[in-house]
Amino acid sequence: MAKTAPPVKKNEMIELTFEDITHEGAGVGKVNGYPLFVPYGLPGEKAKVKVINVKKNFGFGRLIETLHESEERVDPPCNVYYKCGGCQLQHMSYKMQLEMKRNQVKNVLKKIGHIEGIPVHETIGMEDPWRYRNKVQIPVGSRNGELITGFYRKRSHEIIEDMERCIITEEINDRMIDAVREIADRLGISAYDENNHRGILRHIMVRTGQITQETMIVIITRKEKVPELNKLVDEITKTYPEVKSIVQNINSERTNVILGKKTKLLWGNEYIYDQIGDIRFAISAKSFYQVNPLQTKKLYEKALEYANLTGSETVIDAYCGIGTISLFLAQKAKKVYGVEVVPEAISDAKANAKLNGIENAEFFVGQAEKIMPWWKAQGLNPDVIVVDPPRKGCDEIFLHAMIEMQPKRIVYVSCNPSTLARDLRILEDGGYETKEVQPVDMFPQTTHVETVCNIELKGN
Ligand SMILES: C[S@@+](CC[C@H](N)C(=O)[O-])C[C@H]1O[C@@H](n2cnc3c(N)ncnc32)[C@H](O)[C@@H]1O
Repeated sequence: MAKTAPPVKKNEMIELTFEDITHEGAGVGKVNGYPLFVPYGLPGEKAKVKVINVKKNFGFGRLIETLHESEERVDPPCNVYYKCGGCQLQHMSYKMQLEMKRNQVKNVLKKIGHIEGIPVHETIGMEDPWRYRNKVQIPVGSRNGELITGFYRKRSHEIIEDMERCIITEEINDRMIDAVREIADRLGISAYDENNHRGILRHIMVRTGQITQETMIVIITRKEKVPELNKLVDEITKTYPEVKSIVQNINSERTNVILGKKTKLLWGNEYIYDQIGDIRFAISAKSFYQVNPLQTKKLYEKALEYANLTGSETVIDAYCGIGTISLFLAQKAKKVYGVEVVPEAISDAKANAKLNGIENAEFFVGQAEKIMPWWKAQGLNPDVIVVDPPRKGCDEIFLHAMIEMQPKRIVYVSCNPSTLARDLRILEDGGYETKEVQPVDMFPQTTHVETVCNIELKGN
């Protein structure tokens, strides 16, 4: 059979109409059935496109000029949007972002999970989808002898020189990054240079409790001894009363990983506090904590609604992290068992249970796929299991252990619709039925989508 060559050539200029959009937010247009993926193209738009990469069955293009604009196109409010890789959807109305996320969930459930005809609700969005991130970690560099801070340019390690602020992060975090940089610059503290592994200041991290407005500053340095560090701390604390904690983290490795192993308290408290619903959390420099607490509350309330607890249930919270969902569930259940692979997270979970006077939650360190069969052998019979795995989804052994335990209900919280759909197929084949699916927008302006699913044992 004769092979047909792609209908476009590299560097060719074409006119293209976008019919669809990918999960990464690129426009999809076809030339004689051959799909081209073009970042920043929106469905319904016609554009002048330069073909930049031609593969056998699909290609990539660059948007040169929009000839007919979609009504959903908006001016990105961030001045470095097209340089920075952090956000991907600022050129799209928020309404369209929410629709796109819902469609993505629907499509993968159908394509990968062969699940359709069930309610996939409208994505729960934010009233104000800006300034939601409670944490920012910014690289430090130098230009013309001065310290600079900013995110890296897309696919590079070059700091974007004209980045003044990040409008998806809390305003106070922006102000603190500027303050630390200016003071450090005045005191002559040098920036880390990753090419020759010299210099001192690698990153500045700022975390703020959204409810408490307590701020923690983490100064990440190549070595422990830093000249003028005391003066830096002095100036910050005298000028900014919202700062409750200043921590130094030492990272002497040649690595892209931001935080090193050693952390030292320089001033104030080791923890800042924040609150989701009625639960308080103590957050240290290295603790995992959801970056958008407002939306996290909505997500957990939905998970709690799907768990449908009356107070008499035994619940397992698998992949529990610092116990955020477990502590929410514990308020309405008889007993909650949490399992998580990172020992420090489990220490935080136990401390947070204590902080909130919660006595009916117990936490275990280990791989969920190993602890579940052990729990089963011990005679643990949960009424409800809640899972919130990482992007790769649940381990198959874990899914089968869950099926064997026969809980009445499973609540699946997922940050990756593709692995969610794969896992739902296994649960459905094992006698469960997906009843409804709720996408929640935890990360506006980006392509990430979070989903919570209500799953019931068939015939229950
Ligand atoms: C998406 S996070 C959920 C955290 C938590 N539920 C929350 O909302 O903050 C997934 C968690 O799964 C943990 N994890 C990854 N693999 C695991 C495994 N095999 N067994 C148990 N926990 C695991 C990670 O360390 C991480 O804390």
